[in-house]
Amino acid sequence: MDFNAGLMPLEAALSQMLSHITPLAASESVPLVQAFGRVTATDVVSPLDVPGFDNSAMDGYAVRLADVQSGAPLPVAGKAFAGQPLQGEWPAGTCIRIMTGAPVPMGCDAVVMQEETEHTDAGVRFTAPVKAGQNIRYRGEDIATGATVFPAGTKLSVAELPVLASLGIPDVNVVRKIRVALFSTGDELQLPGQPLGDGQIYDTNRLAVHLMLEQLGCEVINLGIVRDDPEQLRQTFITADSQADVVISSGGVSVGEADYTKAILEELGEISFWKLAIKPGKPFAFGKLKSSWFCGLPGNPVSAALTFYQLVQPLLAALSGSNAPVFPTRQRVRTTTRLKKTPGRLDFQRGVLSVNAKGEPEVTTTGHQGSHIFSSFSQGNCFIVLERERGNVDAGEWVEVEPFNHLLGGV
Ligand SMILES: Nc1nc2c(c(=O)[nH]1)N[C@H]1C(S)=C(S)[C@@H](COP(=O)(O)OP(=O)(O)OC[C@H]3O[C@@H](n4cnc5c(N)ncnc54)[C@H](O)[C@@H]3O)O[C@H]1N2
Ligand code: MOO
Ligand SMILES: [Mg+2]
Repeated sequence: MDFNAGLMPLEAALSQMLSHITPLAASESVPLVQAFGRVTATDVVSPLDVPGFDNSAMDGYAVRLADVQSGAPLPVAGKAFAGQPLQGEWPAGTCIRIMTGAPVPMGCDAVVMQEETEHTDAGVRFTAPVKAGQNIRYRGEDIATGATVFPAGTKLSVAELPVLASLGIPDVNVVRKIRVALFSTGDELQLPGQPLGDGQIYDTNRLAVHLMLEQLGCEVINLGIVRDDPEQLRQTFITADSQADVVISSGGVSVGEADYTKAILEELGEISFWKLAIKPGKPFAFGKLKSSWFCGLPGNPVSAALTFYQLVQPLLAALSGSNAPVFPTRQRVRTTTRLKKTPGRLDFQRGVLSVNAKGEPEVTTTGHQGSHIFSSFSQGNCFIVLERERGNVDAGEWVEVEPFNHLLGGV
């Protein structure tokens, strides 16, 4: 019997999920320093030209081309500093001592860097040919007044926020933070710091998901550990639904006798899809509660983190309205080691991507790929993505790899 026959491919699950999602409508204006990682809710339009005035790119001398072309040394008629423009007249047949960032004086055609000049009794002599416009940074050449600097949907990082500062913009309108309620389920779960009872294990998933949510700039409502008790689970889902835009649970989503998550989700809401053709992470439930979206992550820690990463992360990006790519570009490299693979599901194995002595990229497995081996994330730096129908892979074969993004410590 083929247990994998009815499983939904990842791409189909993702597109079904994203087809439901529209970005959160609410936005707020926040100071730039608090806008890191947030997404613009509206286009940002420039109130200024940048640069705001023609200015010098070098320490040197501002000249008129006609004066330089005579070849005669030019006396210095004045000085211009950044923040202190030239005062007074600039007579024909003279030059102006100018510093980097100073406004160029009216009529200036070029700035000559001081290394290309000599001082003579008659004034400054120019030792290299002078071209029109050299070393002048022109008003508006970076950004013009009224231009769209960043469209709505731009994720704001160190690449964007200083641009807004350079435009004198103190606050930016961003999509409000996504509220995500989170809990783990399982009678076996214990908090780190507490002694373990018979058959108990420590709760790994809640911290993994909490940290990834924080990195994504979400407001996290951490509801703790919920026992494998249908009534407690029902109440927790109802509370979570009333507080959050997205509800994330881990565990109890498979077919065991203490796996109540799916049944309760069906009772309180509507499941859009359940079993996926990916490994790990087959039992993953997505759907709608009364007012929030829910994602039921599988209990196995690698499966929980992987499904969060591959499915919930794009969902949250779509809700935030972000138009930034979520995952680094995949690349094809050779595997140095044999990879065990059963046909039927798309595998996300963990590997170490490196460059060999010949300068070629290659990947090596992190070893045991069980869905309980969470340390494979810290040992690896990429997913080795193996096609659904592929079987075992021999050393030397080509495989596709996807470097971890920042959520898993990637660069
Ligand atoms: N008969 C079948 N059994 C299972 C199937 C299946 O298709 N048929 N799928 C397997 C796969 S694949 C996965 S993944 C798991 C998913 O199980 P659940 O989502 O129901 O999760 P649990 O049963 O509650 O736990 C599974 C496993 O993970 C440990 N766990 C749970 N929560 C945490 C946590 N917060 N931190 C650390 N570890 C956790 C739990 O102790 C179990 O060992 O089902 C398979 N079974
Ligand atoms: O999908 Mo399960 O997540 O293989 O362990
Ligand atoms: Mg189970």
